[in-house]
Amino acid sequence: MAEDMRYFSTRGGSETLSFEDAVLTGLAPNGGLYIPTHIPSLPSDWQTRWSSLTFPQLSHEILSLFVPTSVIPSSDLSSIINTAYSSFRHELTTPLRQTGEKEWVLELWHGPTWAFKDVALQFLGELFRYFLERRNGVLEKSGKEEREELTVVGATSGDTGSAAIYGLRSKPSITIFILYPDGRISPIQEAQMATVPDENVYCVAVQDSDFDTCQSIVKTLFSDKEFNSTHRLGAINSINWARILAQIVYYFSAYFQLPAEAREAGAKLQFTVPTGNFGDILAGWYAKKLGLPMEQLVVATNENDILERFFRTGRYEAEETPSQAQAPETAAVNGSSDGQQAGSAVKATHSPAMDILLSSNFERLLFYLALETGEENSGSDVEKRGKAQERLNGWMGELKKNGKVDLGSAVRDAAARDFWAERVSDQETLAEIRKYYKLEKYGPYVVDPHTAVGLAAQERSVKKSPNTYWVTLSTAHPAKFSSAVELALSSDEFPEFNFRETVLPDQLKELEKLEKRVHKVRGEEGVRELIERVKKGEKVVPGEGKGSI
Ligand SMILES: Cc1ncc(COP(=O)(O)O)c(C=O)c1O
Ligand SMILES: N[C@@H](CCOP(=O)(O)O)C(=O)O
Repeated sequence: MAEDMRYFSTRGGSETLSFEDAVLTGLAPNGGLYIPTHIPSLPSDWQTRWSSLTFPQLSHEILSLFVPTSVIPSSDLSSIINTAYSSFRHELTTPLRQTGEKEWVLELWHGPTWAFKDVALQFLGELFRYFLERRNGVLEKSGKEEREELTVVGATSGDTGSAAIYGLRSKPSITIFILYPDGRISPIQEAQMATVPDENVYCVAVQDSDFDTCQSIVKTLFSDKEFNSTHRLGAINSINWARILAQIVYYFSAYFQLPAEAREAGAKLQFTVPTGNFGDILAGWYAKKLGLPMEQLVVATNENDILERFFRTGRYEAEETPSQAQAPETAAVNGSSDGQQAGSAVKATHSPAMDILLSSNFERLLFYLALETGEENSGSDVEKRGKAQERLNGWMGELKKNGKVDLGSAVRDAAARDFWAERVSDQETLAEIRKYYKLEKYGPYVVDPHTAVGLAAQERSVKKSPNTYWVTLSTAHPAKFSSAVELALSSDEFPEFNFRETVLPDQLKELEKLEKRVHKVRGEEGVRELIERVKKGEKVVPGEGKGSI
């Protein structure tokens, strides 16, 4: 069924790529994101046939809908998946935990770095290894000297970075550079990345930046044809289609773990997703389009609320964040070739991994909205696609020029059929952490601030849509965000609460003892120079580099 599946760029061009090329290319040369040529159909008996599969087996079924066997033979795909999930601590990989009569939390953080990113990045790491080994094997057999190498460059607000590093450390033919905004990720997140001693790993703290700046530097480097082809860049962010694909699986896994009454309620099921770069929730949207019964997906944002404002107004604009005026730590982001960042200003919140305004994957949804709401929607599929790409290009151009784009009510209404959005303040986030700690029947339960944003949004949504079954995605373990959790729970109200004793796993305590290696650089130039020096074979000592401090 997947044999004819190819991938094309949201921003145009009639060219389509194989799954392998889409994964290895990451971001399309025209700045677009790769999406599948069609949404496949589920087998007619999926609800019975898949119901008792393990997570890796389920993953194999779903991924096979998108990955032709001519690209990865079925048994190879199984080995990739099995290796990827062998490092998870829970036998269900992503278990559901009940938190109310009709409410559950989907715990996505049982992988090596204690965040949901492991689900996709353990898989992507194995995928890179598989493709490179195969390509280099062919080169070797044909007696050629050269070898293919990948220079992975990624941006993180804390979680993607460590998950990518754990997925790629010591993998042959791969060097990995992870950019993060200095001082704006949690100490544990930084320690998880910077204590990894493998020689192919470079942690890059970008001075005076925010996540949007780091993401924009990554996209600029990918769009620089010469730099990209010289270094053969690879993407680990959710701009890479494989990230989204791997995340679709846990929506199905959650569905099969629900009691029969909730599954039978079918469309009365809702997923709430703490949202930043829009990757996690977009995977849920693909699950819905594939046919997983659900009503809507709830976009839960923190005070960086560009998405919530879009779902209210139809306008997509970074500049008018109301919180911007009060934010002491906002950082102006200068425009670069990507175009999504003009005028961005990101507020530092208690859920820092979601301190993002310009969400990469929103572009993927916008393509489908352009397709659905286009005025002149006649012609072949390829012609319709071309018109949607053109429309999307217009929107992205306007965003680049003005820092905002009014997508209009037709687009907003089409989006609102599948999503609604809630903005959750820092105060509400802390209150939610306290509330779940005090849960009687299903608690106590210590949740991380990102999960708390999701739960607060879910609570409001329950009022709007009663008689619904709710699953909120729990995206990180609370140990990764000590400052918010301690702020919420270290009080006279909870004298027994002790973060170190009750929340912090031994594995994370160990990090304190290890040496950290961080390269501090300033701006895009600093990043370029570091990559160039390393790739030339120079031994760059942490802390060194142009613009380094
Ligand atoms: C803990 C946590 N929760 C939620 C998110 C938001 O997910 P997404 O960027 O896929 O919307 C992130 C970062 O992406 C995260 O690290
Ligand atoms: N919250 C993320 C931001 C990067 O998002 P990605 O899903 O596109 O990799 C992080 O923790 O780094």
